[in-house]
Amino acid sequence: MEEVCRGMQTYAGISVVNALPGWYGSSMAIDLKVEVKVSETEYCESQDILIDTIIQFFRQKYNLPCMKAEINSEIPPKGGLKSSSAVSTALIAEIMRRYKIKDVDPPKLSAILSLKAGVSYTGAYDDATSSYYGGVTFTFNKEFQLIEIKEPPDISVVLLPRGNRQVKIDLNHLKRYAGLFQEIFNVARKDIITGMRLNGIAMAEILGYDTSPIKQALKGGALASGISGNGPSIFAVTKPGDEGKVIDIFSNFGEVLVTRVVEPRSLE
Ligand SMILES: Nc1ncnc2c1ncn2[C@@H]1O[C@H](COP(=O)(O)OP(=O)(O)O)[C@@H](O)[C@H]1O
Ligand SMILES: O=C(O)C1=C[C@@H](OP(=O)(O)O)[C@@H](O)[C@H](O)C1
Repeated sequence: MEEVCRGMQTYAGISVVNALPGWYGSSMAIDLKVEVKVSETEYCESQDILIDTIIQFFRQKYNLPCMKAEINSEIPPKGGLKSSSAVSTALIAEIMRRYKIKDVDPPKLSAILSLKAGVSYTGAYDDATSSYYGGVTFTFNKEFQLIEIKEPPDISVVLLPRGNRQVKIDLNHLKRYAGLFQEIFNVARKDIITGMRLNGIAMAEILGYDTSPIKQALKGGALASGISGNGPSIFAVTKPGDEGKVIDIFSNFGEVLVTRVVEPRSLE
């Protein structure tokens, strides 16, 4: 039988705690995937700023040829569902696999190169670790420190997936809330759902998004609901089997997607 060669796969995520205000972040992997394959090319064509930055790093450090990345992504870009971290960790891991490179930490390099490419504010190490390892990760992005990876709660995830963020992110304004979000981070380490509920509502209000889908989902029985990342995607989580009411509510606002959380993977 012909062997199917799958590229490296990583995951989307929803925010437990946004790291922009206080550097401490937490993200929960969900079952929307990115798969990246890499092939050698004769000429180095420019693709996307993030892809180019990653390929350039490996070419310079390991003296590799020109490469082209084929990206299959189920995640809307620029939507708060961690597309950039999923793409960058998958591409880094795929290049490492192809060229048998061992001395790189994919989420950490993703954070460093996302900053260099200008697609991230803190490096999004929280998102990179959940994309790559699965589970619920807790990080201190300022020092690329992985504090903890937790098992996700037994929940279903209902999404209003939206891409192409239009709101302007004012980092200095967000930093005024550092103390609040560091406190939410402490809550989330003990109780993930309460943390994501507080973060999701607070981020929606601070960034000026319409909070009606969130409020209605919470009234309709969602355990938590809010803006993921910097938006505009909106999530709600429910007990498995309780999704129906929230799906009906979210359907009034756009196309709805239901997905699962992802367990941490063992990387031997
Ligand atoms: N399918 C894709 N193909 C190539 N690059 C992608 C893809 N999806 C996301 N990206 C990269 O990620 C960036 C979006 O990052 P960001 O605005 O942080 O979005 P998100 O909130 O989804 O992580 C894009 O500008 C692009 O560099
Ligand atoms: O750029 C960054 O450093 C981050 C962006 C946000 O995610 P999105 O890019 O998914 O909005 C945020 O939730 C994350 O904690 C850190």
